[in-house]
Amino acid sequence: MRLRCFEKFEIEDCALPRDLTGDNFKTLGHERSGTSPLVPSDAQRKTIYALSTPPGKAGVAVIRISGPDVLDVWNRMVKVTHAKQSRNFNPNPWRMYRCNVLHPDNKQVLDDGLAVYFKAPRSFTSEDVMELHIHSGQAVIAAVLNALSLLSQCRLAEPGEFTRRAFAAGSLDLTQVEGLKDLINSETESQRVVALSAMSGNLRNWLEQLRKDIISCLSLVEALIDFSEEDVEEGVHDEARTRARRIVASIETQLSNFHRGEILRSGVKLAIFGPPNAGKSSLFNVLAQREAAIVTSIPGTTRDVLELSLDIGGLPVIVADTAGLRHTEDVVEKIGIERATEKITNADVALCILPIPDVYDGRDISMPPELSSMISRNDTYFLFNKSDLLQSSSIENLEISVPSLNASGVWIVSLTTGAGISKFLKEFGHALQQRYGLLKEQQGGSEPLITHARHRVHLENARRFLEAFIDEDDVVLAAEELRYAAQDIGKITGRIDVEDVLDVIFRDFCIGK
Ligand SMILES: Nc1nc2c(ncn2[C@@H]2O[C@H](COP(=O)(O)OP(=O)(O)OP(=O)(O)O)[C@@H](O)[C@H]2O)c(=O)[nH]1
Ligand SMILES: [Mg+2]
Repeated sequence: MRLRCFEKFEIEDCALPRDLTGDNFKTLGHERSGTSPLVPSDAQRKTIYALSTPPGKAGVAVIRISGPDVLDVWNRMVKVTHAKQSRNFNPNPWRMYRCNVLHPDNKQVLDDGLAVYFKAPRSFTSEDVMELHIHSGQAVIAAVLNALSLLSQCRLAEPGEFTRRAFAAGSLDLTQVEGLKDLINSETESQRVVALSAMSGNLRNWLEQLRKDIISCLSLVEALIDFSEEDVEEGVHDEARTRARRIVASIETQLSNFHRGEILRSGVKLAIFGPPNAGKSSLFNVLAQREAAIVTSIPGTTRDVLELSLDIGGLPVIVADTAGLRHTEDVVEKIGIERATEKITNADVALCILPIPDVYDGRDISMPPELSSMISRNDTYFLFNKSDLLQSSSIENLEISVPSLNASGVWIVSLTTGAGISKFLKEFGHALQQRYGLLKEQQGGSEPLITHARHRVHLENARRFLEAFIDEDDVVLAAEELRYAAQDIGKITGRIDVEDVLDVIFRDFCIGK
């Protein structure tokens, strides 16, 4: 009961309650060294600390400390080498100091390292921040973290709390927070490039402009509401509608770019398909660089869909191996083919593997009928396999016939001998890079990219409200639609009403970020 009461109590604002002073508090068993016998609650300890690098043996570990008591922490734990230790050393901000890191109470040297002070608001969190660069060894890290825990004004940071403070201070918006999280989690070149673009504020700037444009439309309509029609210039409502149409067009361009940002971030879904025995699983294994799928000479070997994530040309690609498509009465194979069909239909890109001896008679290519409905001109690439079973003169003829397929890309390979594989991998990677504009992004493309489903949902809502505004003749109702549209844009950046999504976004951060 006492403890609960204490948690609510703010040291700065109130006088001490009598029963919480000195000895009384010790009876609660929360003894702690430091200047005060009181143990502040977590809410009172505004200065947070955490290890910001992965724990383990390495050259350097960085411990980050942020909050109003950073200079206090500095003076109790940092002894700058070659500087006269005065009681209050004032570090120059943004400058690295060689130092001894000390135990705050007994002044024992815990490590020899570096310290830097970032003065508010020019720091990651916009608060005073300091970093201790110490040796990354388990005992060193433990000693310094333990020392920090003894300081009554400090507490261990929650996961993502440094970033959350940066967001609360307004130095990052939600799209930048998501970009930062994606950057830390990025595994491929495309993920890095897209995350960096979001983090640098490309999407935020575009959304802010969109919101300003909606508000300027709203101000026109408000003028119509506030003043009578006669006092406002003619055609104001039409002007607002014209501007709203321009905003809708801009949102539509962004929404219709084949989910480019989302795909660059989360992966291209690639389905390998074709008739049985074409070499689909053999290709899957080549891509996986291991025996991930069973390969036999029996047609219909693969039944279920197999998937793996790969880096192809810097893009994250989720590759699916599927059952061969053919007419069958076998119940199990039929289910496999249904699953394959679903996978191919939902894929971003499909790679059709054709066994040359079965589909090419030396003059014409004949496509198995089961495949025709799965082939789309834009999304399908072709791989003719088993070139080793063909005379070289026939291969040349096949190369001549290939353009008749009118496909996005066609290659001739032998998965058994390896002929043509490296050319295929290089060119296919390049084709995907071009398709999803990775090359443009790498060259510093500043086009905003929506990278999360959350962005798409709010943009679609905003578009709907704007369209409703355009169709609405009653100015009071029309203004309301514009307000909703602006609100949805604000929800993407976190300007308004997003408490419910904050926890979801910050939850996946590690401690120390
Ligand atoms: N000669 C030759 N045989 C190949 C080549 N690629 C694959 N094969 C053989 O073709 C047979 C079928 O290969 P898979 O990779 O299992 O074919 P699949 O398309 O996955 O077949 P299903 O799972 O039955 O649909 C195996 O015996 C492979 O060794 C090639 O380039 N040349
Ligand atoms: Mg197979």
